[in-house]
Amino acid sequence: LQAARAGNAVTLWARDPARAAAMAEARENARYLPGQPLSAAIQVTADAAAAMEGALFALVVVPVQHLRAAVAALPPGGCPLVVCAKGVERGTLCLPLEILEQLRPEAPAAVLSGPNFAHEVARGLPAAAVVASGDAALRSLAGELLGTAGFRLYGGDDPMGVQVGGAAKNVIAIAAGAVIGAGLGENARAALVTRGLAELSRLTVALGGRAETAAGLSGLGDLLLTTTGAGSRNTSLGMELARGTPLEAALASRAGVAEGVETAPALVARAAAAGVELPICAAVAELLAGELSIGQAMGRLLSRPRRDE
Ligand SMILES: NC(=O)C1=CN([C@@H]2O[C@H](COP(=O)(O)OP(=O)(O)OC[C@H]3O[C@@H](n4cnc5c(N)ncnc54)[C@H](O)[C@@H]3O)[C@@H](O)[C@H]2O)C=CC1
Ligand SMILES: O=C(CO)COP(=O)(O)O
Repeated sequence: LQAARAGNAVTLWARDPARAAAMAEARENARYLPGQPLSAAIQVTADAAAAMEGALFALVVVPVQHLRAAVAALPPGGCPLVVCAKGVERGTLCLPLEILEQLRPEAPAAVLSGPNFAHEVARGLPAAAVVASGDAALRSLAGELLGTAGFRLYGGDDPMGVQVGGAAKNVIAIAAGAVIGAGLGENARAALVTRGLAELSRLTVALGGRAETAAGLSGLGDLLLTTTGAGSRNTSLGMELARGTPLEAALASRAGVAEGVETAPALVARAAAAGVELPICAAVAELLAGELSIGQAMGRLLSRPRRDE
């Protein structure tokens, strides 16, 4: 919707032909963005090759655990990819651009991220994001074609920092939701989010990103939105868990993905491989695995040895 608003002819690819036909007919993505009409500039197809034909780039917006399959289904060659997914792939511990690099090493790629609830961007409410790539031409093209006055798109040359921010904030959001859901108060949430940001920054630097990126839109910005916004799926999942809903039931009752669930253990493992400890994210991973209660997690975080901030 934003790409069309910015004046582009857009083709939306959906892998399921029946859903693609239904969206083309109803001019609406009734399952994920109900009530938001698709503008006339948007065509819908289930044919990936047709969608990519002549495209300047493609936005890849599927959950990280399905990113490999989705990219593998694209025709070979083709246009540059701009990935919007936020997380770490389980098993391989890959970040999104690392998956793309494995599957399409020849294609330029970028990551687009920031504090952007989809339903607000769809409505054209003001927002800002960053598009980061080692390929200066691609990030400038993406900025030019997707940015509008109401969607302020910054360029960035630290795609690693941007990806770590997007992955870590979802895990920290589950913790923040759990703190609120358990009635531990807003002081506790602020402390947890701040220490979560310290984890996000440490991992960013350890993986070759920059600390300033962690303090930017894709790090602190998205952490702020996700941990305080009532609309966050990760935060609301944390709240449900704290109120006693079992993980399976909480996941079954929602339509969209909560990336932090699969990302938590993968992020912690990726950090451990880089020699970085992430106590909050590790507690979330154990909570999700049923190995720790919220009370135990808080007890453990609060009893860590005292040290300088
Ligand atoms: N929804 C939001 O507000 C935002 C989401 N994101 C990120 O974008 C990514 C996707 O999120 P959502 O769209 O919200 O998830 P969602 O769970 O609401 O929708 C996922 C979409 O991916 C499709 N999909 C799943 N597997 C696929 C495959 N193998 N091939 C093709 N399509 C496939 C599904 O059919 C569905 O349309 C996540 O990493 C999320 O963190 C980023 C910013 C904002
Ligand atoms: O990434 C997002 C906002 O920037 C969406 O957050 P949730 O997936 O937690 O809803």
